[in-house]
Amino acid sequence: MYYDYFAGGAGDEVTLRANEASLARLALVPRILRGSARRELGVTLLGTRASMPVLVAPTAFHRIAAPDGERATVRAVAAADTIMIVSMASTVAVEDIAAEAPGAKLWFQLYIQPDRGFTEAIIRRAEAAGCTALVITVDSPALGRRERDDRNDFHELPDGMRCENLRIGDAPGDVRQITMSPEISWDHIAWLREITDLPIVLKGVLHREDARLAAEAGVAGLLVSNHGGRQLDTVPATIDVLPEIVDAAGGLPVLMDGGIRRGTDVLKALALGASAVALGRPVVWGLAAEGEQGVKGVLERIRDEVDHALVQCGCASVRDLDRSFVRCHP
Ligand SMILES: Cc1cc2nc3c(=O)[nH]c(=O)nc-3n(C[C@H](O)[C@H](O)[C@H](O)COP(=O)(O)O)c2cc1C
Ligand SMILES: CC(C)CC(=O)C(=O)O
Repeated sequence: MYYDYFAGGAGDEVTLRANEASLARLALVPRILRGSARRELGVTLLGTRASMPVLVAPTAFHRIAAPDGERATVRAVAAADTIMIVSMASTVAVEDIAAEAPGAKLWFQLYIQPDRGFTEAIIRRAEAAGCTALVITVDSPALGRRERDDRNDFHELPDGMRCENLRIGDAPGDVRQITMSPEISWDHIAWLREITDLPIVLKGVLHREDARLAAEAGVAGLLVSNHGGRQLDTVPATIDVLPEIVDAAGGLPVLMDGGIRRGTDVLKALALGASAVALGRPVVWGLAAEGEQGVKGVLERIRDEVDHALVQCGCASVRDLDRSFVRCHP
């Protein structure tokens, strides 16, 4: 049941498969004889420095994967010196995640709730815990139809686990408290900009017109995402829409997630204009297999792969990549 929750997608899982398949269809075209002994992998995103262009995507319920849950994840992410986007649906409170690894670089993912007071209270907790950006998930006006979860009847957390960030006032921290609301609109983004100084990233942008509107709305960045194929099935693979979103985003930093498994995938996304990418399931698998060490292993392996792929492409920096490094082969 838990494996299916982590692994699964919506509907026939067409989009889930497409994310990896579309990356695999792209070829990298390396350059030669560009003599450089060292590589620079670091990037600065919305004022936060990360030691590599690979972030940890927000994924819910880490205590289902490993006893320490998000505490183990954050220790590994801090050791790797990259950014953890904490899920609003984490099973360890954002304050406790921050306290576990002082100096960890945290962003906070939010599903805007119809109750603005409740939403604001969650944001205040994230701010006070030291999160430096808000990642607003905008691809969920309704929860995706996940047939594996329906078959398994997985709709609540095991005993003893809660959505700790939702325990505000007398709210119990129950999964069912999270409302995926079709009423959320650009007005809510304008409201968020009034109530917080944190930079806002919109997560789940797939349509180029929305990238243009987002730039107009004054957000700080975009995350091209189809929620790992878990929301609307048959939407495009993220790598396939990335270039047009970058073109429409008016210079905003554009991040991407979905199907990134190897250093070569990271290079393809960067070459097509992403400032960085994020990993969802690979982090969960590392956590489930070996806790903190497992997440460290995933992050260090992909760092090494990015470095190696850069060498092989004749690049001294992630900034040296451009669209000429990628070809589509059918
Ligand atoms: C088990 C699981 C839980 C997730 N939980 C959240 C979440 O709480 N909030 C959110 O915005 N996205 C969530 N996502 C989506 C991820 O942030 C990300 O978009 C996706 O996993 C990236 O694709 P990948 O798994 O192929 O790397 C979740 C994904 C998975 C697999
Ligand atoms: C349903 C949420 C609590 C988590 C989520 O976004 C996901 O499972 O994809």
